[in-house]
Amino acid sequence: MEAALKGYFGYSSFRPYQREIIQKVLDGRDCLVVMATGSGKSICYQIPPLVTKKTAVVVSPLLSLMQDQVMSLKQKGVKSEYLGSTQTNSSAFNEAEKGMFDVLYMTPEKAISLPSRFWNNLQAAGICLLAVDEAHCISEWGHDFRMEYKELHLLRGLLVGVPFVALTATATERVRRDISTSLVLCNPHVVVGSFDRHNLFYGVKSCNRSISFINELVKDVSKRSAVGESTIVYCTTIRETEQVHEALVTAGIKSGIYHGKMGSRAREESHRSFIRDEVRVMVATIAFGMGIDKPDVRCIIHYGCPKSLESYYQESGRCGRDALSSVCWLYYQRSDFTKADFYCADAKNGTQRKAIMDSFMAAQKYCLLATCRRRFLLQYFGEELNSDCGNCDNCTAVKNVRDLSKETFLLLSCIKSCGGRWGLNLPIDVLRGSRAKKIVDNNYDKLQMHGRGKDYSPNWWKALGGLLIAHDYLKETVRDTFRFVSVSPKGVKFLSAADKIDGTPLVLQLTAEMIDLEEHGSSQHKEGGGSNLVPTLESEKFSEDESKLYQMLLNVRMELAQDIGTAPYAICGDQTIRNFAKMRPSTGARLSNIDGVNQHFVSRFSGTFIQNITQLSKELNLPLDNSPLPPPPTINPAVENIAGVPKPVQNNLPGILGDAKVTAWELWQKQEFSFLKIAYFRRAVPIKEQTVIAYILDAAREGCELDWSRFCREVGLTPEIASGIRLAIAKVGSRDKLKPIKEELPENVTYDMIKTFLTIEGRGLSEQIFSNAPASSHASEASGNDNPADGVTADACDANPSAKRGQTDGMVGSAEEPAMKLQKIEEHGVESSGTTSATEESVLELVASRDGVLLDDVVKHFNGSKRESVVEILVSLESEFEIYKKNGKFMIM
Ligand SMILES: Nc1ncnc2c1ncn2[C@@H]1O[C@H](COP(=O)(O)OP(=O)(O)OP(=O)(O)O)[C@@H](O)[C@H]1O
Repeated sequence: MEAALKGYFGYSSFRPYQREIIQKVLDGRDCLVVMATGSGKSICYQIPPLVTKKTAVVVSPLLSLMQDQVMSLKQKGVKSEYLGSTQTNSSAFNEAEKGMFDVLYMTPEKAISLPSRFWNNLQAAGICLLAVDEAHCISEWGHDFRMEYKELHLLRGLLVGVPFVALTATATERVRRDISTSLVLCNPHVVVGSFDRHNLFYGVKSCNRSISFINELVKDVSKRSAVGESTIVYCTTIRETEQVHEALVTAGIKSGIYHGKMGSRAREESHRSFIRDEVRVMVATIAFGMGIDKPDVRCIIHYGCPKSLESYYQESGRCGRDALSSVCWLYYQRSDFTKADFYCADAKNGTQRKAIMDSFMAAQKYCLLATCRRRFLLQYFGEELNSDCGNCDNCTAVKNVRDLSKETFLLLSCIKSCGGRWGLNLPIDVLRGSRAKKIVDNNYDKLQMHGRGKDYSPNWWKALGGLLIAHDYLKETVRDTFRFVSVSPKGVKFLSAADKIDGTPLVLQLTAEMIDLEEHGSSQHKEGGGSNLVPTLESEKFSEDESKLYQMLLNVRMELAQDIGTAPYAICGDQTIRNFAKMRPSTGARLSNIDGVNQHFVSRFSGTFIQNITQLSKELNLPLDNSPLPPPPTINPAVENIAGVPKPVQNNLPGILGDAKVTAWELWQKQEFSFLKIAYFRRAVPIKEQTVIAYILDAAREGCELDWSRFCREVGLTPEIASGIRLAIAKVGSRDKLKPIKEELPENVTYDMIKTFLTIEGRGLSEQIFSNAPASSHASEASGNDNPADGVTADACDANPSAKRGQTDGMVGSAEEPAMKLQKIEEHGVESSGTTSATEESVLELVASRDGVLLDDVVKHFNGSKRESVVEILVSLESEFEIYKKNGKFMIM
């Protein structure tokens, strides 16, 4: 499991619950997973197929969501596809039923309409699970009910023995029960994680949605987009969406727009440009909702009170899914609270109407709070925080507390005197001295407190009303869509105490709105995002230059993404780029150690990043290989050498050969890299292995020393093939053109072999290298060393080009083996009279046999090898993703 997590996703440890859920799925158990947005639910169904090599089928409600996930998975080397109406790949269906994908997405409509033949075929090929993502869509009590979800249980009959995994980010007890019943989950393993998104800052601003306010919003948003941060502005109506969008565009901010009245193509285009960072701002109605899988949205602004606290939690949760610090602002005005009728219009019955009203009122309460917003949100979902969060506007605001006993007394007694039969408006009008017909008719103008509240505006009183509801001095009840405010038992107690002892203080924190209204100016809403818990560039102590490097590397990622037509986040997350900027790795091995770097990334992008990190760090005068994160096992010169661009042995060589050829030769000869590894070294787009071979042969022709025996072995050039090439050249009568020579030879003789042969001949080494006499063979031409142990026999130079360095294949000490081969094996080999030497294979074998092994133990085990050699082998195995390091121990991939 850990191997798949690091290899495909680049992470070295699981988040809470992930491991446990994956294990249950592997054990064949149904699961119900209720975890917060961005907590990492997807991994729970994406890892099992990689472990079992069977397909995971994922039912997901939206095509756009599936397309994003497939795009991201492909960038990680996970074979994935989706089946749906917009699928243009005609072979997707056939490949899917043959089990050719690790993860196969489909809409619920597709899932229930596929023929049973499809499911039978796929099951024969292998299905490891069926996941139902956004499972709350099953429940009429959920906020995104989808009829087709209700029919998914039909698949149970077709997929006997396949574990079902239902996942959702929001589910009350009732919705959970619905999911379980509807999907006929069998004794499910239920996980309910915390709903706390500690990296999100929550804040609320009250506003008058005038032009000047739009200007303020534009200012806020432009600051974010200028530093490359993505923002979503959610509006409650299409008209407002258009207004805000227009204001942003007029201000020169590239922004997208998304709402239900746009055509599907325009919406898709808008969505696409947002996830690819072509626009940094999306102004949208909530139609732009569940389908957003972009992990690096940094700010969500709700322009208007949302229809429910559940939907607010979901929508605001669309930011900071990569766990980096992000902010959620909610702007409301009082007229938003009159929209209850509008939201209730779709209610089919009284119960539904009540459910809608309850959630809408919870959202209002959230707007009006003067206490910790996170605490309130979590309480709503049944979770208690031990203390205030310190990361919302109310927690970070300069405390504005005051004794409000007099005002409270007035409002409570007025409400009581009016009989608790009204909302807040009428008692407030009484306090402000209104003689409206309703007031006079009811004799409220005769009340003692009539006209005694003129010092404050109606909105101030309403804000106080909201505050007193939040503190339980007032109680708000809803009948149909009408709201009534009455004095609660706690309020009654307060009134009677205030009657007896004049001046009982009631110290409360004023809401931002109350302060605004008193000051008649805009409040200084302090945005946190600076919670101690969540890393920000500042808290991670990024210097100015490191921040610059971070921005530059974001641009590198952006360019790469544009080149290959994907979203930047699909290449790697912002946190990974932060780690690059902070640690500035100079080698593939160091880079592959960084969290978020997966195998696919290393093979495709590490070259580009190392090159840019090296160059940009130099420009910014930042040292490479800073190591606040775990450094590679040991720093030794042998390993360090791999890092820098190797220096050629002869100073004039680069001029003659060019840097690429010198580098290829150095890596092959000095660092013993394979052709393949050189092909990928520091390159976003690898060169061909043939090119690498040609480069090295060019270097040899210019006089660079070469281990010819190893070269022949890796190219596959045996003495027999060499004799064949010699004959072919004689037959053709020329060595100038390769094609006629090739045509004279069997198909398995490659151009690389012919070129190698010609170079060897050209250097006059043919006799030495292709002689069949093992004892006299040697290949290290430049060393001039006659010791056969330094060379290799013609036999050893077998035709297997993939033969690995130091491969022992169990022939140690075989009597028939030539003495020098035995000696070679002992040098790299496994055992000799009580000592054990390290080779790639023997180290791999050791790591595989243990459940994690420490460097010191590996070194101790291989007592026949120097510590540096062991470290070098480990680093090499790590960078090739054969092993990885966790908690200081090496583990097998
Ligand atoms: N073990 C892990 N270590 C580090 N990052 C992780 C880990 N697991 C997941 N992530 C990252 O967390 C982010 C959110 O994960 P994911 O998309 O799975 O969340 P989710 O719970 O499915 O959210 P949603 O409810 O929005 O679909 C992704 O960027 C993912 O790569």
